[in-house]
Amino acid sequence: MRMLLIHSDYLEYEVKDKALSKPEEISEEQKKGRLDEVLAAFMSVEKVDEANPEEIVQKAVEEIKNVASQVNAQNIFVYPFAHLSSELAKPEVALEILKAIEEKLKEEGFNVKRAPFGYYKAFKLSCKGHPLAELSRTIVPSGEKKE
Ligand SMILES: C[C@@H](O)[C@H](N)C(=O)N[C@H]1[C@@H](O)[C@H](n2cnc3c(N)ncnc32)O[C@@H]1CO
Repeated sequence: MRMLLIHSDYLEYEVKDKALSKPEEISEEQKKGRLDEVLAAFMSVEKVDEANPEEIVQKAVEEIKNVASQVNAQNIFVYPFAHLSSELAKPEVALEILKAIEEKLKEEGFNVKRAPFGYYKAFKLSCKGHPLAELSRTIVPSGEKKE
């Protein structure tokens, strides 16, 4: 998994069009979303992650928790983003992993939103610009090598 973490004043998105033939079913309310004072986590789930999805979920949650505590962020935006890798996991696996990350972060007490999966989306982001505001992480199952 490739993750881009941006500590932001806000992130807002608007669904524009289907980017997959079968995108995630969403309600009218989910077509737009916004969080203020947010740690935005843009994530590309990778083929290598299919070897151990549970471990990837655990490692991703740990990484996000660590950064959230360093930047003192309570709001997290889980954002599916297929542009951080050229070795993408199958959509059905990616969606399950991202849903699990969302659930575990909620269990940890964070206020979490997840942007809809399988769509083209317009978004606005206001990066805070402090030294820890822009971070990237690469996560792979144990025993797999990081490319
Ligand atoms: C397109 C751009 O505006 C938007 N931001 C977008 O990326 N849309 C992606 C993700 O929501 C999702 N998606 C599919 N496979 C994956 C994957 N392996 N990991 C993450 N997301 C995925 O499916 C869409 C098309 O790839």
